Order: sequence, then C-alpha cells, then structure tokens
Amino acid sequence: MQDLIATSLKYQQGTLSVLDQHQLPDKEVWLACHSVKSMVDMIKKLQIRGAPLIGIGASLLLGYLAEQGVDENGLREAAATLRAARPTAVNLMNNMDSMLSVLNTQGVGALPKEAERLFHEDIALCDAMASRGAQLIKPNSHILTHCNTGSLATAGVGTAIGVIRAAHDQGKNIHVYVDETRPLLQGGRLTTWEMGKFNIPHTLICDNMAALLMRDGKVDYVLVGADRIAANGDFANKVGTYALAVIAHYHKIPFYVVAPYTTVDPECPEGSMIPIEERDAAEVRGVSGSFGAVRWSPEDTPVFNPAFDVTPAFLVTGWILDNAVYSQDEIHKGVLKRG
Ligand SMILES: CSC[C@H]1O[C@H](OP(=O)(O)O)[C@H](O)[C@@H]1O
Repeated sequence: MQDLIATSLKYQQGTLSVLDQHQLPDKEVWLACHSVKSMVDMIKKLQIRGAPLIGIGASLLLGYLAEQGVDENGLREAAATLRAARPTAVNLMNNMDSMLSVLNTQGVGALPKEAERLFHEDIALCDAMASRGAQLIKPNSHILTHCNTGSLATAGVGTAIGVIRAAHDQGKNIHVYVDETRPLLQGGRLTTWEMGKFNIPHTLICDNMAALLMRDGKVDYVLVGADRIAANGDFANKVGTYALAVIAHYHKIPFYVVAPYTTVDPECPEGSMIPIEERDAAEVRGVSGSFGAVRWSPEDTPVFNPAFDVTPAFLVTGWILDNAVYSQDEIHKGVLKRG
C-alpha cells in the first residue's frame, strides 16, 4: 500500500498506526497496529473511533495483512472478526463487505488497492458533505454539535464538523456550542481539540445545558453525525442525540444529520432495528482520559450505558449526505432504500 496519512490514522513506510484518542487532548500518542486483535481492542476501547474511521482502520489492516502474506482463509477470518468489533456503526460492516467482495472477485493481491480506495473515498465524501452542508449555514450563526465528528472520526475533514470547518473557512463567522458528550466526553476532549486546532470559535457546554441555550434563542442549527441511517431516515448516533432532536423540534431549530453514503443501511427498514451497543458500567460511574481516572459513584451502582440512541426521521430537518441534501419528503419517497 502507498503511504496514507490522516489526522488520526496512518500507514507510513510499512507501519499502520492509530492516534490513541484516549490520550487526547493532552498527548498525541501513535500506536502501531499490525494485528486483528490490536485493531479490535483499539476499536472496542475507542482508541480509534467514529463510524467512518473504524471502517477505514479495519480496511487498512486487512490490506496490510494481505501484503504480509496472510492467505485467503486467514483474511476472511480477519474480516469477520473486525466486522464484529462494534455493532452499531454500519460503515465497519460496509467496508468489510467491500474488502470481501474484492477478495472474492480479484483475489488477495487486490486488497491493498481496495483499502487505499476506501481511504481516499472517505476523504472525498467528507469534502462533498462539507461543501453541501456549508451552503445551508447563514453567516454569524451559532451551531450546536454533539460528540465528535471531524478528522478524529473520519479519514477526512469529518461529517458535521466538516460542515462547520467549511463554513468557518468560508468566512461565515460561525460559533460552535460543543456538547461535552457524556459518558466518554468525545465533545469535551476531542471536538474542543479540533476546534482549537482550526481556530474555530467555540464554547464547551455540559449536555444538560443545550436545552437552555435553545430556549433562549442562542442556537441557530444543530448538526450531528450518524453511525447508521435506516432506509426510512431514522438514525443512530451518540447517546444524547435524540434529546437534542426533541428539544430542537420543540424550539423550531433546524436539525441536520451529516453522514456519507457508507453510513446508510438500506437493508435496515427503520431505526428500531438498529443494534445499539451497550458499554461498560464503569464509563458512567466515573470518567477516564489522558488526565487519569476518577470514580464518583459506588462501585456496585447499577448502570444503563447505551453508546447510541435513535432519532426518528420526523425530527430531522435534513440529511446532509455526500451526494445530496435530502428533505423529509425525499426520504419519505425512499431515496435511501436500496435499488
Ligand atoms: C463521523 S460521525 C461518527 C459518530 O461516531 C461516534 O461514536 P463513537 O465516538 O462511539 O465512535 C458518534 O456517534 C459520531 O457521531
């Protein structure tokens, strides 16, 4: 494979590395990743995360293993194991299916090129979403976003954050309210890091402050990413997204989901059928990151920790995809359905 360099994933001079997102924002630590076990561990621990990026990471690993001489059966086993690393983000399954399709039709030797294609495709998809989405953003707007959807979640500029970056770069003088996004603080740790990196004016808030800002007319748009979009337009995204959609709907604030076609699952008829990952209870009883770890609840406190929730299509103003911005009417006509 050629050298492939992204903000949080790179293949360079024969080494595949992951930027350990546990260590951000304080430390930029790159971890070599040359086995299925290490990639699966990193995906499960969210050292590499984000729906598009985990699919790209798994694809680059398969391309690497093919170049290292792993045989067809070994690669099929690897793809199956990687595919199961996390259940909600359909990009992981879509990417593994693309790699397996190439393996079936062109053989082991074609996998590195397919991995390269998926990497470059994701960058282009991000640019397309950013360009389409930025056209919707009026100057001097305040945008609220949830979790992290930028260059730490994709191989490119990102999905929702890609739109934000494009609007900023176009001189639209936007400001971003960043939901810290409990329990794992992707917003407070990672989106703040990206906003600072690109000098985008922003304000960090706790998730429970979003409703107050929307009530007081301080938010002009809510932009979020997605981990899986069902054929009817319902979508799964980081837990807390549904609450934002309800509050935005109540206050008549435009609510957009931004995602590439690789996040659409036309085989999934509706949101209730999207598998939702349940994560470890310790993530809610306290918090951990580059600063260390702290627990504030009793060790045996019962916990509910879904990593995602599902937002129904009727709460969505528009779907900003790479090939178009779809309205509710278009979604109702089945534009996301296969065929
Ligand atoms: C480019 S959007 C990615 C999507 O993935 C995130 O989840 P996680 O941090 O658990 O990988 C979040 O739902 C984002 O919206």
